[in-house]
Amino acid sequence: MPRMTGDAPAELLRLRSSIDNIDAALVHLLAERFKATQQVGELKARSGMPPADPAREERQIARLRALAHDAGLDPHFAEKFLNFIIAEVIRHHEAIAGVDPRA
Ligand SMILES: O=C(O)C(=O)C[C@]1(C(=O)O)C=C[C@@H](O)C=C1
Repeated sequence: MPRMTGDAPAELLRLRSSIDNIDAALVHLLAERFKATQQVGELKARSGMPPADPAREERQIARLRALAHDAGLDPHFAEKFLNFIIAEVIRHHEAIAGVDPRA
């Protein structure tokens, strides 16, 4: 195991504190996003619209990949992350619309 030298523990604590703040922000941002998508799911169910909109997803992925590239984040990771979130949103939309996932 590598030895902790000098002020490494303090540096590690400082970095972890920053990571904890970022993780908290991510949770709050995701909660707000899911509040918005909940309303989209209700609107879609009321209007008889399908839960998924692949054309909209394509535009979101292209946009996020470009943003990720410019921000120095791996675009492939950004795409996987968005797809992961959207899959959960679609599951919620289907539940609101009363779609049987086994059907
Ligand atoms: O914008 C919509 O139509 C949504 O239902 C939201 C959302 C998303 O989470 O961004 C989810 C499912 C759709 O396939 C596309 C986008």
